[in-house]
Amino acid sequence: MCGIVAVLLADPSAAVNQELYDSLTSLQHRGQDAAGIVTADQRRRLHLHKDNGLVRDVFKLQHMIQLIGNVGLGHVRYPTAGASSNVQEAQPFVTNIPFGICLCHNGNITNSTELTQQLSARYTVSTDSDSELLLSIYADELLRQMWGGDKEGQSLDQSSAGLTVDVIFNACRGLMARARGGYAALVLINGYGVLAFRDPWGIRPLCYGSRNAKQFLGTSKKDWCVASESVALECQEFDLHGDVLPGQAVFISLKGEVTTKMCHSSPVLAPCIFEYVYFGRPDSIIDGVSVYAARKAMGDKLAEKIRRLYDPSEIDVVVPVPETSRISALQCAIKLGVPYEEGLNKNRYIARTFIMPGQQKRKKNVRKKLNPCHGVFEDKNVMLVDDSIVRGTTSEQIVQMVRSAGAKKVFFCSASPAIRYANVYGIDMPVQAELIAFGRDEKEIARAISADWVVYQELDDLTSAVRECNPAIEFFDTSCFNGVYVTGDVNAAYFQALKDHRSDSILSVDGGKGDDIDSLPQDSRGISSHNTTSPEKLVRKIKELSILEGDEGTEDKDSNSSIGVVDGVVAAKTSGQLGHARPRGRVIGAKHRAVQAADELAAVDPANHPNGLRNEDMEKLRDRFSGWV
Ligand SMILES: O=P(O)(O)OC[C@H]1O[C@H](OP(=O)(O)OP(=O)(O)O)[C@H](O)[C@@H]1O
Ligand SMILES: NC(=O)CC[C@H](N)C(=O)O
Repeated sequence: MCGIVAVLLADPSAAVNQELYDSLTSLQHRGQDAAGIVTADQRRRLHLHKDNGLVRDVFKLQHMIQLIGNVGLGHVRYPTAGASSNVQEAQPFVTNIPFGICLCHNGNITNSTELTQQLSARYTVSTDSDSELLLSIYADELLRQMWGGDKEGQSLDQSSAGLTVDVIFNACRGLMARARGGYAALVLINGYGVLAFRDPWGIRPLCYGSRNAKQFLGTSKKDWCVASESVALECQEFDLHGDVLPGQAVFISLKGEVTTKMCHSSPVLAPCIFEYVYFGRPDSIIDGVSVYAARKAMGDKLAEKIRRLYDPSEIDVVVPVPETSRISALQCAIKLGVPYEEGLNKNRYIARTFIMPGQQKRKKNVRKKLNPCHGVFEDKNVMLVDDSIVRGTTSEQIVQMVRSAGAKKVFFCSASPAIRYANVYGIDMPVQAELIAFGRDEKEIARAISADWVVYQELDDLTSAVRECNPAIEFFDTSCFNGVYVTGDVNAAYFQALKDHRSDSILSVDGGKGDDIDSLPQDSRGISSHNTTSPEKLVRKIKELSILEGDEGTEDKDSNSSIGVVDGVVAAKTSGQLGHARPRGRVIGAKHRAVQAADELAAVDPANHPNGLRNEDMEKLRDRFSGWV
């Protein structure tokens, strides 16, 4: 789930960079892998900075001062296509022709293969990102409209070469006819304004609002903001006007004129219900639903189900699995009349684990993130409440942890139903078999996570909990719970392709050992994402070398031993990260280069460092590769 934001300031001399940065920090919970900002200045120059990492790591003073202009877009990424390590796939994407168009996107396109084929005949497709495709389609549609399409309508600019508001919307209509899946997107058309649109099912959220422009108080001039969640608006003191409707596009010109248009003939609102379960911040309002209120209602319904199945007097204490489950867990405890205790302490410096790339990394970080407060569990029957159980990474470890802390019995409840199906609309759960509830009933799941019993929310209860907060929502995307895909276009071949390209085993060719470097918080790695060498930058460089030199490589029959040389350092990691980003020949070519590079680093033998690399090793790495970054 990515976070997207656009800000347009009425004062042409005002700088938008800090507003975008601040908005992105309030959307950080939606994506931790990469961040980017693009701005446009009065000379129609575009300024872009994007990199892997959290917002605070990606943007340093030297980058911020380059981001000139009063209008811009921002993005935080949680990849569902391409590679988490590939900085080329960080967003926004930019194309110079026509006008200079920048795009950022939250969601996932389900007909990427077909679109890539269509586009690559006439355009360059440089990455595996579906968002790049979306940008190319929009540019393509705009060109079609201007060359051959309807030129009627309000002119935006005397010298605008046929660009009218109608052309902008017609291009969006064309895009919606071609792109399938879930998408909320922001497009900056340089010199003209920002277009915001949402797929015809409104699967991914998008809202907008305005505030009186500080420099023009007493006039009607307004600053505008469009973002994934209302919290990004509120923190910048924008008033929420509402959500972009499914299939609708909203165009805000640089003069602050707002035009909305429906770009699809049969839109139906079916927002992703997992936004309310996990992704959204509780202080956000999404499609008229307070995420906080929805989570409280989930707690009520969960308590009712527990009461139907078990005697609450057998539960001594209810403990949430922080962070997201807290609201539901507290309400559930109140409803059951059982004491609530914050028995698991969350290390606030460890980010969200579910949206981290790679199962090994997620696993390691759960233990670092949560630790029991012992007195809470000793000799107690404990009921743990989480918002969801996805791969079971968290629940499995937490049950053990709580038992070690002295619990007599451990019951585990989920405020959402069992997740048994893949998600294809922007949540990275591509493969059913990786889900702990796939092919298991409650008893088997309890056994798998070593709990005494497990209770899941009923799907009808979940939808009612959210609908109670906004009865106008008739439908939801509930695909990960019931396998019903609202866009109707996903089939067995699509799932097979996802499995082939995005399963954990494919994404972690290094078996997770190389994740040691990544799983450390940035600061303690002895490297930062700027100025010094990072594994990500090495990956990039090695990739570049292998591609520039056209080295397709040869099949490495002895790949295990080759990887073994560098296991846990850079090369295995490199080949792992390249594994899904490039065709196999290139991967192998890159792997050879990586192995060569690592051979030169013989001094850095991971076998001597079972607990990870030391600073001196990192220095060797840095010295060796200093010319590369
Ligand atoms: O079954 P799993 O695969 O472990 O996934 C589910 C867990 O992941 C999430 O936690 P996360 O740390 O991402 O976020 P949070 O701190 O906001 O709860 C979620 O809240 C569950 O605890
Ligand atoms: N989770 C998302 O919204 C991902 C956006 C896009 N599909 C990417 O992988 O970058």
